[in-house]
Amino acid sequence: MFPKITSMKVVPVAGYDGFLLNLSGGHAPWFIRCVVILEDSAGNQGVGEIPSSEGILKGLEQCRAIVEGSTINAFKHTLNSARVALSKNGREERGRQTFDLRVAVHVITGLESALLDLYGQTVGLPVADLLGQYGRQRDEVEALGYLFLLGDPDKTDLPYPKASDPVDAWDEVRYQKALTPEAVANLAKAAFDRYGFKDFKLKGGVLRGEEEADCIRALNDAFPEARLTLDPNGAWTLDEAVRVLEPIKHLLSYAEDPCGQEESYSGRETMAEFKKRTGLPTATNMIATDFKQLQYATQLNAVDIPLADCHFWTMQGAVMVGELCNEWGMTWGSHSNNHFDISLAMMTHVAAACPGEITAIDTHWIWQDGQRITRDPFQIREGTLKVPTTPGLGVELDEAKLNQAHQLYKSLDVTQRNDAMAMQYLIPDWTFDPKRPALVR
Ligand SMILES: O=C(O)[C@H](O)[C@@H](O)[C@H](O)[C@@H](O)C(=O)O
Ligand SMILES: [Mg+2]
Repeated sequence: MFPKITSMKVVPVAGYDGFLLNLSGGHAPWFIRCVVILEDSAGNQGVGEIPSSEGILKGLEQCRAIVEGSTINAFKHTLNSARVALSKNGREERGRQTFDLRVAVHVITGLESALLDLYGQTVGLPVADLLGQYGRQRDEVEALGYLFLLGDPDKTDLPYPKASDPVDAWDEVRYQKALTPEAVANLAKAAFDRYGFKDFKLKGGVLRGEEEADCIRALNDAFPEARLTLDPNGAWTLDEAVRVLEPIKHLLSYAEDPCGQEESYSGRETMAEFKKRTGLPTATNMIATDFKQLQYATQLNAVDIPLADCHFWTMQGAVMVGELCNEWGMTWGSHSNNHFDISLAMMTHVAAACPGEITAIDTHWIWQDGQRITRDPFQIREGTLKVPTTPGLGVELDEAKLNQAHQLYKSLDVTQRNDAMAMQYLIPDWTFDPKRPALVR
C-alpha cells in the first residue's frame, strides 16, 4: 500500500532583499514566496516553493480537496485533476513585467514539487532520477553569477539589509549602490570569490543601453574567459538592440530578451529579426513561456535558449523543454526570481534531468544567501551545485526558520511583488513602462 497525503499546508513567507534594479523598477527590501508542505501517512514531508500572490494562495486552496487524501503513487492523476480544476478559472497572461503573473502554472508546480519529493522518498529515488524520459543526466549543475545594478538604499527610508557583520566582500557590495561599470565588475569579483562562477549575467533595462554595454566591457576586462550575457527584458526597440549589442557582440555568448513586442510586431518577430541582423543567439523568459509560444518562437527561429524556469513551466514541463531543445538543436536554460533554498533544490533537480548540453542556470540565491528555510541549503562552489543522491528533493525544512519567514510575511501586508514602490524614492511618481529602462525618465 502506498501512503496517502494526510495534510496540505500553505505557508506564505518573506525574506530580505537588496535594492536590485530592473525594468520593473527596484526590488523592495523584501520578497515574498509561498511554501507548500504535504505530509503523508508514512510520516514523510514533501515541499515545494513558488512565488506568492493572492491568486496563487487562492489557487492552492482550490486544489486542497484534490490533494488531501490522494495516494502518493497517483501523483500524476492528482496533478491532472488540479490542472483541470484550475483551467476553469480561464486563460491567463504572463504580462509585460519582468516577472510572470500567471497563477495556475505556479500552483501546479508548488504541488508537483511537494508530490515528487514525497514520491521520491517513497520509492527511494532523488527527484532528478524521476524526471523526464531519461532521469538524471548529470551530478553537478552549473549556475551563472546573476548580477544587478543596485540603487542607493540611503536614498530611501526602507529597511534594506546592511552588511552588519560581513564575512567577505560579497556581503558588503551586495547591499551598496552599484551603477557604474566598475561597480558591476566589483560585484562580479566579489561573487566569484565566494561562489567561483564561470559565467555572468547582468540584468539590464535600467540605464541607457550603451551604458549597460560598457558594464559588459568591464565584466569582460575582469573575466576575459567568462560567458557573458545582458538581459534588458525586452526594453529596447529592435533598432536600439542592434545598435547597442552589435559593438559588443564578440563579448556576449547570447543576448537575453534584447527586444520584445513593438508596434505591430510581436516579441517573437522582433527577436527573430534581431538574430538575423546580428547573428547573436538569443535567450528568453518572456516570449516563449508556454508550449504554444515555444512552437511559434521555433518556427520563426527567434530563440536559441528557452529559459524554462520550472516555477512557470512545471518541473516536468521544464524538463520536457530540455528534451525538445536536445532533439531540435537548441539549448536549455533556466530563469529565476528571488527565491529561498527549496526553489534552489527544485531548479537543481530539473537542470540535472535535462539531456544534452545545457547553459548555466540563473539563480538569485546569491542575493539571499544567509537566509534559509531548510536545514542545509545546497551550496554553490566553483560555480556549480551538487545534485543530491538522497531520495526526494534532498532538503529538510527548518521549522523555526520557516516560521520566522512567515512572521516577516505577516508583518508586511504585501501580497504581490511591486517594484514601483522603491523606484519612486529615486524618481518621484515613477511608473512602469515596458519600453523604457527604469532610470531613463
Ligand atoms: O528583477 C528581477 O529579479 C528580474 O528582473 C526578474 O524579475 C526577471 O524575471 C529576470 O530574472 C529575468 O531573467 O528576466
Ligand atoms: Mg530574463
